[in-house]
Order: sequence, then C-alpha cells, then structure tokens
Amino acid sequence: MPSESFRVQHLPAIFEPARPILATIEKAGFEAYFVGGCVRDTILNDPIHDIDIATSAYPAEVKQLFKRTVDTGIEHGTVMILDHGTGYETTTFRTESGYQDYRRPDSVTFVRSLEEDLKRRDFTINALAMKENGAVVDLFDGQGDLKRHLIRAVGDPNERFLEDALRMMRAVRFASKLDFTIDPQTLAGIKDHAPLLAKIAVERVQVEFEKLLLGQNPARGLAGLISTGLYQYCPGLKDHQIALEKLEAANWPLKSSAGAWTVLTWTLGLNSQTVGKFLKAWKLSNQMIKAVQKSLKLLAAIAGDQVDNLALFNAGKAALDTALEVAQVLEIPVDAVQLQKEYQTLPIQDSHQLAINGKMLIEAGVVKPGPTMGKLLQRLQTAVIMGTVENNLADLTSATKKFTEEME
Ligand SMILES: Nc1ccn([C@@H]2O[C@H](COP(=O)(O)OP(=O)(O)OP(=O)(O)O)[C@@H](O)[C@H]2O)c(=O)n1
Ligand SMILES: [Mg+2]
Repeated sequence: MPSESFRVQHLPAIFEPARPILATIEKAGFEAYFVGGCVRDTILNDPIHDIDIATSAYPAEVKQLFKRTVDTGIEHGTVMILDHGTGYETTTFRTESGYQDYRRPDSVTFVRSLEEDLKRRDFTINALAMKENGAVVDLFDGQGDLKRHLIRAVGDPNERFLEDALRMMRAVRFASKLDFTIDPQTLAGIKDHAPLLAKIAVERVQVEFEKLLLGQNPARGLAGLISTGLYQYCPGLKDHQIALEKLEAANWPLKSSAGAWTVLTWTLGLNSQTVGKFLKAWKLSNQMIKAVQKSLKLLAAIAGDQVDNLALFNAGKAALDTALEVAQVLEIPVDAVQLQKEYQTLPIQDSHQLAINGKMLIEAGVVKPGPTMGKLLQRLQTAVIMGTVENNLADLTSATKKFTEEME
C-alpha cells in the first residue's frame, strides 16, 4: 500500500456520509480512497461539490459489499452505492489504453494498484488520494504544486493530452479557477497538441470554457488559451485573438453563466441579432441563447445611453441583472442603482399586469378578434410602459377608442 505523506485532521462535513463506504471496503480487505477534485479542494480549503471514490475492489466485489447499488458505468468500473442516503460513485482503479480518437480509451483495464490509477490522471493537483481517516497519498508532489500554485501534468504532458485532448482545456480552466500558473512543459504540451481539441465534443469544451470565464482569474486562463493557440480550435474564436486579448484586461471576476457568454460575445462585437449563430456553434441551450440576446440588447442601450422603460421591460429582471454584472466587468459606465430603481417602478413588469386584455376588448365591443387586436394590445402595453396611459380600465378603454380610430 502506498505510504501516506500528509494527514487532513478534520475532514469537511461533506465527506461524513461517505466515510462508512470507504470503511466497509477497507474492512473487506480492499483499498478505497477519495480521489480527484474533492481532495484538491479539501487541501485548498475550497468548497467541494462532488465526491469521487476509487477502489482496488472490482465492480462485482463492490456490489457484494453493499445492499443497494446501481451500475451507472459498470464497463468503466463505476458503481453507485445507495446504502448511505445520497448515492456515491465508486470507480475501480484502472488503466486505459488506446485513445485512438483522443477522447475515449479503446479499453479499460481494472488494476489493483492505486499508483497505476493515479498515473493516468491529468494534473498532479488532481492525482491526490485520501483515505477515510484523512491520510493523503501524493505520488507526484501534488501538494507541492498546490503550494506553488502550479498546474502540472502527471508525467509526460504529451501522453496526458494524447489520452484526452479535453485536458488542455481543463488546464486553462484550472489556471483561471484557482489563479494558478501552468507549468512551462505542460504549456508546451498544449501548444503542440492544440489541434486535437477539434476532436472533442463541443459540449465538453463549452463546460470548460464557461468555467474558465467564471474562474477567479480568467485573465490567466485566457492568456493560456491564446499563447498555446488553443482558442483557434474553439467554435467561432479562430479570428478573434485581439478581442480575446482585450478580454484579458477586463475587471474580473464574474458570477453568472449568462454573464460569461455576454461578456465574451460583447467583446467579440456580436449583438442580439448576430449572437445566435455563434452560441449555437457552442451548443448552448436555447434558453441561454435567449438570455444572452436580451442582455446584449440591454447592454447596447446602456452603452448608448438609451435605456428607457421599454428597454427595461423587454429585458426583464434577469437580463437587467446580467447586463449590470457585465457592464461592471467591462467597465461600461452605468448607474446600476438608478436602473434597478427604474425597473422596480415600471408601471408593469409583465404583460399579465396590463389592466385590460383581449377578452375584455371584445366584450366591450371596441374590437373584433383578429390581427388588429394583437397590434392594439401591443400599443396599449407600450403606452402603459412608457407612462403615456395609466394602467386602469377606464384610461385603457378610452385609449383603445383613440387608437382604433387612428388605425382605421
Ligand atoms: N479529462 C480528465 C478528467 C478527469 N480526470 C481525473 O478525474 C478527476 C475527476 O474529474 P472531474 O470531476 O471532471 O474534475 P475535478 O478535478 O474533480 O474538478 P471539478 O472541481 O470541476 O469537479 C480529476 O480530478 C482527475 O483526477 C482526468 O484525469 N482527466
Ligand atoms: Mg469533480
């Protein structure tokens, strides 16, 4: 069994429910460890979001030790254990070989040795293992690199990136997230293999890029992305080195995902009309695309000092918050408090709040069903939002009469 090099005295509370799983596996004579990000984040004292467990027990052996298990990825050695409330995934130590397509191993071989398993992991800071009792196994000086604030590939960087090209994106993502430097040899490995990123599913690149933009210091991640040429293999970024360099100088950090994509696309010179195609290439959801379109539109109004009630109404609260967040990061001057106040005091914030509707108009006999009615309601709504008509039945009815006469 590998020797321990350090011991975490008090495991964060999030580990508690998972400890009995490791204890059970150990009692049966196997090894079991917390591995990957959760160990890194424990040592960094950062929030932990998911717990990964690795074990020398083969999947069939794991399943014998627990009452309730689910085969979530049995061919890769992953079994979900449900005995202790929330499910915990355990993965058998494994080595992988092949990687003909630079993203999936051709075959997975289960092994009994922790070292073999850790050797195939991406970076030294992610190749730490921790026992149930807090003892840390660190075979590649991951703790030294955590102290030195260094992203360094385990072993030969070229091998690691040939195994999985997404790791190049992960390197720049961690540089941003943790505000760490990328080790020169690791950086050189990225430079040499950057074109392989094109082989990776865009959805996976998107996740890493968004995390980069939401990190502690995106300037670091962007600098890595640019200096290695990796950006050229990201959707729609090939011709945008200068814009990306400009983005490096922004007033980071950011909080929201919509904010991240808005900051990026604004800096690339896209607008609410042109942004759709770009974000589709990144495989973002329609919901996210709509959110970015709205905040870009409002941001354009803010930058042109043309924000009125209608612009605020059309944007809505979420896009307003995003646009204000982005304005701060991009140092676009805006009185955020004032705009929030204007939004709060809009005559209506939602179409449903209009004091008249189509049914009422028909019943009052002022308009017949059809396309005219839609136009009329739109006009009434705009008039209310802009404050030229009061939002009450009497005023809206007389405005309706006036508008219908004009429209005839
Ligand atoms: N391309 C990858 C992805 C993951 N890993 C290994 O699998 C672990 C878990 O992966 P994942 O949860 O994707 O990343 P984390 O490092 O845990 O980071 P996060 O905080 O984003 O979960 C990593 O720590 C690393 O040891 C790897 O070697 N190569
Ligand atoms: Mg993780």
